[in-house]
Amino acid sequence: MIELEGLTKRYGDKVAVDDLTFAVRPGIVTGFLGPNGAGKSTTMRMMLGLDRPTAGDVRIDGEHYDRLKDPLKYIGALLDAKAMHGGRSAFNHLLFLAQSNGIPKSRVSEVLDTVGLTSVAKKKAKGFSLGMGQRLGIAGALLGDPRILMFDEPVNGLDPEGIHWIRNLMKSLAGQGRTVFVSSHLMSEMALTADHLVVIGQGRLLADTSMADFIQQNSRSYVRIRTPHRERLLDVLHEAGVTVVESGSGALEVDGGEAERIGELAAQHQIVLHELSPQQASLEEAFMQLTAESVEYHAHSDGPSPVAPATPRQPWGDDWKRS
Ligand SMILES: Nc1ncnc2c1ncn2[C@@H]1O[C@H](COP(=O)(O)OP(=O)(O)OP(=O)(O)O)[C@@H](O)[C@H]1O
Repeated sequence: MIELEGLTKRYGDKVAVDDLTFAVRPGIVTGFLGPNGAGKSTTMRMMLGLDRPTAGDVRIDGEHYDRLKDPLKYIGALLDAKAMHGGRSAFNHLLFLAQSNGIPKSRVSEVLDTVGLTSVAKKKAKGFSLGMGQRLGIAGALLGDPRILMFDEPVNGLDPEGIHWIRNLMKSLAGQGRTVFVSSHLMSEMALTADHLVVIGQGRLLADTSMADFIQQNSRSYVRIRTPHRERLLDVLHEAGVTVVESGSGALEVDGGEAERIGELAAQHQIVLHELSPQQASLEEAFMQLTAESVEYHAHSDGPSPVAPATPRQPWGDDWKRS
């Protein structure tokens, strides 16, 4: 268990982490999300005693990190895959970590095997690809067989097989009852991996909730309809008090989960439907929705926006009148 209580970090006038209070629980994968500059890395660094909080507290299984004896046996972390001595072989890098944390030498070969680096164990880390470096960093995190694992952007540089591997690794570590805390920018990947989400924006806590609740609370669920009898269907739905909006692609959309009712209304009036499908926005859309206010670094593009509808939505509700 990792517990944060009012954790705050200021750099001069800049509040990088602002009064964060949450707990990362064992037995599940907790995803840590936030836009660029939200304060994720600073938070993780404070969890590991690498940065000192301006205020507040963070405890690892009830203790401050710097009071843990042989900390790698309590918490293993991958923060920066490049933070290693490039002149050392993978084996010697891990051996150094093991010896300085009271971990038996036999664990080195075990974790190299777990991450699939046995065949390059004697090669110098500076010749490693980004993906191999990530695997070596993960081996270092696993070395002390800790109850808590923390990964900052672990799938960076991994190929699809590697991404699949780390997803399964994190799930199996959580399945063994360990605490797994992972940050990622890849929302689709997070949606497949995490059970619980902690979302921050501009250093502040925006959400601390299950994945399912997060998507449900922050995204729109609606029914998409396509019909060759558009005007008739609009009349019928309007009569029934159903509010319809037009999507950019020519389909109609009705907020909420009214698919059965719409289908029955269409059937009663013998209106052919080509599509009647309940839709739920993805984690990515839910995340964009929640963090829209707190994005610090915006890209500016002259080209068309890939998320904005091609034409503005037109509402048809109680006040809608056909021309
Ligand atoms: N040593 C530092 N001195 C001054 N400002 C810092 C320092 N470290 C971080 N910051 C600032 O604190 C804020 C949070 O940074 P942090 O790296 O924790 O964000 P992040 O969520 O990890 O971002 P990213 O997703 O881009 O890695 C940023 O505005 C950053 O510029």
